[in-house]
Amino acid sequence: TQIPSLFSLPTKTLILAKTLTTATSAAADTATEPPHIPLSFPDIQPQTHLPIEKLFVPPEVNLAGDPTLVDGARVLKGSNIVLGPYARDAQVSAADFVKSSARTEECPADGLPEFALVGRSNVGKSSLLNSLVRRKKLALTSKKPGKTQLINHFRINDSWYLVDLPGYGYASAPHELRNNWDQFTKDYFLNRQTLVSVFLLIDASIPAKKIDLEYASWLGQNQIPMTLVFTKCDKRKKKKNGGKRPEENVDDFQNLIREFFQSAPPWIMTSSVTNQGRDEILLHMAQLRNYWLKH
Ligand SMILES: Nc1nc2c(ncn2[C@@H]2O[C@H](COP(=O)(O)OP(=O)(O)OP(=O)(O)O)[C@@H](O)[C@H]2O)c(=O)[nH]1
Ligand SMILES: [Mg+2]
Repeated sequence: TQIPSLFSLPTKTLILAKTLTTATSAAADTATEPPHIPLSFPDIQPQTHLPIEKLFVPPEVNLAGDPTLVDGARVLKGSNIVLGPYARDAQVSAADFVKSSARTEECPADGLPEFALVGRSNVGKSSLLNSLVRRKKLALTSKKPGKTQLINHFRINDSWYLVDLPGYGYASAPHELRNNWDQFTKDYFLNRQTLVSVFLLIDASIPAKKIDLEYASWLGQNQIPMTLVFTKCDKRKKKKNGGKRPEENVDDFQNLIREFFQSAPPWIMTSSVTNQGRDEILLHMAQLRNYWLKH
């Protein structure tokens, strides 16, 4: 089921991939955007600056001796993620809030695969969820940290879940509340059987924070599959934020977490303001999900 080499069949491959990723049904939610917006063809761009050991290679993709790697033709834009044969049905046509749970045992029990959005308070978890499903207010957002307090399940296309979690590292939260956060989300990560991957959100407009490094390290140590999602990539560098561009902060973070991981975790740059990375995340989720369903 390998996607044919882009070298030998450039046009056919592009058409094939486009068919696979384009929705056939109308979008159920038209509150913010008109229906029938297909996923644009994934922006695959040359990433020759990323050596093979820094790429995230999904299962059943063998890059050894693959001529497409020479010009890096199958890496999703703004990421290190190689596009594999399972990247289909990525389009969101329906998104519904299902329930809020205070404990893992209360979460939906229908066995559908899910992805959890986690990260510091205010990093943009709920905003990213809204961007992915093209709704402005499905998940509630706020300028004030601490908006999301429970495990919130959103069902996508009646076949998988996006899970919005409360943020960690909310400085003004009482100590008790912080411990509580740790307990209940860590229990969720360790015991939720249907969790395909955690999406750890990191603010790319500021330098790396210790608490984010600790979190990435904890997930790595517990072998919980993780994707790093860099948020707020639309924000310009500011002196008070260390004066670095989002790309530089992204690079720094990779270097800081290298020792926690045997192989490079997948990472992707996003913005909920410009919707940068939206289609790419959906393709990444699709290939993780479709592989998970088959195994
Ligand atoms: N410039 C910019 N601002 C963003 C982006 N994503 C989120 N924000 C802003 O950051 C603030 C927090 O966003 P939320 O989505 O509520 O953050 P959260 O991670 O869900 O926060 P908690 O629920 O409190 O943990 C809001 O003011 C958003 O408008 C982004 O990509 N770019
Ligand atoms: Mg939130």
